[in-house]
Amino acid sequence: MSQSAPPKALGIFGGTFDPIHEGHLMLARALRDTFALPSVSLIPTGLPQHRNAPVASPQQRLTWVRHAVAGEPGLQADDREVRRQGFCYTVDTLEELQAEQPDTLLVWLIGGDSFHHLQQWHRWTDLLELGHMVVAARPGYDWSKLPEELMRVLDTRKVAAHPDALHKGRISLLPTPLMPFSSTELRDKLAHGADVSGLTPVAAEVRQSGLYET
Ligand SMILES: Nc1ncnc2c1ncn2[C@@H]1O[C@H](COP(=O)(O)OP(=O)(O)OP(=O)(O)O)[C@@H](O)[C@H]1O
Ligand SMILES: O=C(O)c1ccc[n+]([C@@H]2O[C@H](COP(=O)([O-])O)[C@@H](O)[C@H]2O)c1
Repeated sequence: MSQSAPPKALGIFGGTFDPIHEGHLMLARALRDTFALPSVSLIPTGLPQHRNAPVASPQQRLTWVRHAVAGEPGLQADDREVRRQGFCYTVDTLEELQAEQPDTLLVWLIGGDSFHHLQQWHRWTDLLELGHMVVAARPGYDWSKLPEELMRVLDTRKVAAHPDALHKGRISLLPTPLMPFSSTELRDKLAHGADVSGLTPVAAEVRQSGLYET
């Protein structure tokens, strides 16, 4: 972390984390290091409106995230969405965080596949104004398929992935190698009794839970 950061900036990485995998951790570290962020909060979603109910409970997914980031400098788990009643929307989370920390710039990360569907997100245009958005490329995701409006959003808001470029309303692409990990693949492997060590930092706990066995 050699670059200097603006006085106050907080990294945010929301996900279902059903379960958390090595790709999530690599992304969180890359967000921290690329933008010289003192801390990055991983926020497991409670009840997602946009997808089927996760297999593991919110509390279980939070526990795994906590264990996965233990000992990782600057990475922490945030339980606010797990505690929330009703559906979890990112716009609510960012507004809540901004109200708690008015002087902090929120630097929030999503994968390219999530970005592709941004127009379906709750109050998505407001969301763009709430912080600096960072988008990570993902294996299998083809940028040329991005909806036209989102292409325009990217064109008009895109800045370098650098601490000095951090600014509300801007977007950067995270300069990381493609990371071939997904929770879907993990769940499939666990269902078939395959070895998942190396794919998730909490392999033993996840296997012991028996939650993904069929
Ligand atoms: N390997 C990856 N590369 C880039 N982005 C990723 C990767 N894995 C997850 N993400 C992003 O991280 C966020 C949280 O992802 P999530 O917890 O849903 O994991 P997932 O692997 O996509 O899970 P699932 O397979 O169950 O959909 C999303 O914005 C997603 O796009
Ligand atoms: O706010 C929304 O409408 C919204 C719609 C889709 C996804 N999200 C958030 O995006 C993050 C990644 O979602 P997922 O399904 O890929 O784990 C997670 O924090 C979700 O709560 C948020």
